Amino acid sequence: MLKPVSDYFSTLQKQIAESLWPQRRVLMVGPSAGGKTTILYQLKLGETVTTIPTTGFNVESLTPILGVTFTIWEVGAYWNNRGGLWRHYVQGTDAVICVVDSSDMEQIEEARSTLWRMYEEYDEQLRGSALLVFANKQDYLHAMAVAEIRDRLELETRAGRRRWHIEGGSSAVSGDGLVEGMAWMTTQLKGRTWRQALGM
Ligand SMILES: Nc1nc2c(ncn2[C@@H]2O[C@H](COP(=O)(O)OP(=O)(O)OP(=O)(O)O)[C@@H](O)[C@H]2O)c(=O)[nH]1
Ligand SMILES: [Mg+2]
Repeated sequence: MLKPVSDYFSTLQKQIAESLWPQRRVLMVGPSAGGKTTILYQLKLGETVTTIPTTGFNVESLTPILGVTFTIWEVGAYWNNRGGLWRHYVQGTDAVICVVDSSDMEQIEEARSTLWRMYEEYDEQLRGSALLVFANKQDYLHAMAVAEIRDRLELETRAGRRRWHIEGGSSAVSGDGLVEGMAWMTTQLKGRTWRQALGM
C-alpha cells in the first residue's frame, strides 16, 4: 500500500536535516575525578569551571564543530553500572569519550576493566561507535606517557575493529588537546557534510 505523501516529505526532511546539521550523541565515562565535567564545560564554555563530583549525569550540546552538533552525556558516579544504568545511556551512542587521570595508576586500571566490560555487555548498542580517550591531567609532572596509558588500557589489543584514538596532550584545565581530540572525533562521525549533500 502506498504511504501518504506527507510520510515521504517527513523522511526527506529528516534526511536533509541530517545531511545539513548532523547530530551525534556522545557518552562520556571514566573514573571519578578524572576530569570529565571540567572537559565538558571547557568544550561548552571555553573556560575552567569549579566542579563537584557528578552524582547523576550532565548533558550539554556543544556549538557545532565543523558542522557537527555533539550532545555529550557525562555519567558520573554510576559509570561502573551500579544500578544497571548503562542500558539507559548506551542507546543511540555514536561515540564514547573515556577520560582518565594520567597520573593515577589505579584509575587507569579501573578504566581498563570497566570500559571493556561495558563494551562486552553492550556490544550491539555500541557497535560502530568510535572511542576517544583523553589522557587528562598531563600538566602533572608525574603524568604517565600516552604510550604507557594506551598499553595499560589495552587499547591496541581490545579495541578490535573499533575506531579509537588516545589524545595525549590533554589537560582539561588549560584546554590543551581537547580541540585535537574533538577534531579527530568529528572526522570519524561527520558522515555526510553539507557539501556532500549539495554535491559540491
Ligand atoms: N591539574 C589538573 N586538574 C584537573 C584537570 N582536569 C580536571 N582537574 C581537576 O580534577 C578535579 C575533578 O574534576 P572533574 O571534572 O569534576 O572530574 P569528573 O571526572 O567529572 O569527576 P566525577 O564527576 O566525580 O566522576 C577538579 O578539581 C578539577 O579541577 C587537569 O587536566 N589538570
Ligand atoms: Mg563530573
